[in-house]
Amino acid sequence: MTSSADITRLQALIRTIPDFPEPGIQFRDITALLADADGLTLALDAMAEGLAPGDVDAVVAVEARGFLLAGGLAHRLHCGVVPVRKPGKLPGPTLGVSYALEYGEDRLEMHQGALRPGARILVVDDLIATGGTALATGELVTRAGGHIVGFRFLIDLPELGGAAKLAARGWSPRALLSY
Ligand SMILES: O=P(O)(O)OC[C@H]1O[C@H](OP(=O)(O)OP(=O)(O)O)[C@H](O)[C@@H]1O
Ligand SMILES: Nc1ncnc2[nH]cnc12
Repeated sequence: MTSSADITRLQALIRTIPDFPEPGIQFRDITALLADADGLTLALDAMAEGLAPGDVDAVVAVEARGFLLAGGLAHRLHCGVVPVRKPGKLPGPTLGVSYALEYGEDRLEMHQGALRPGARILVVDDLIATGGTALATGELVTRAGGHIVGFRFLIDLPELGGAAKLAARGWSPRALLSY
């Protein structure tokens, strides 16, 4: 069970960089947490909490920072990882969805046939802000025939409303830290 001391340790490993990548954005940088063996283990254990091997058929991970957490989570849950990538990166035929970011616009793609019909999917990313990325990923998973078990994030920026949008779709988001 994650304690408030654990949360404080994780918070201490996250830097806030003002005005990156654009003026007005408070960028939550997780690189020091990723580089810290105990911090990374703590974060992954906490993100996997409430799930056990056998509960999930695949972790769907969002490029790029989601990839850094997905392997560790999938290892804990004894399942594989399916990547959701920026346009033009996947070599086979893809499904694609366009979406808005806190800064800018992007598109996400997943390989056609990457999910077995009815597969139980955990979606993983480092952070949810406006929810555009997560909603687009949920849409991809649904179009690919998957069933979303939940969304796990390290960080939620609740003022930007993304987690509320996921909850409104019935997609139960969970994050370790809020800013
Ligand atoms: O909730 P949203 O407003 O959609 O924002 C959250 C997304 O933004 C960041 O990714 P980014 O697109 O910056 O890409 P990166 O992981 O490649 O740095 C973050 O890792 C999430 O994927
Ligand atoms: N404020 C933020 N910090 C880090 N990553 C982000 N992705 C979207 N908004 C972000």
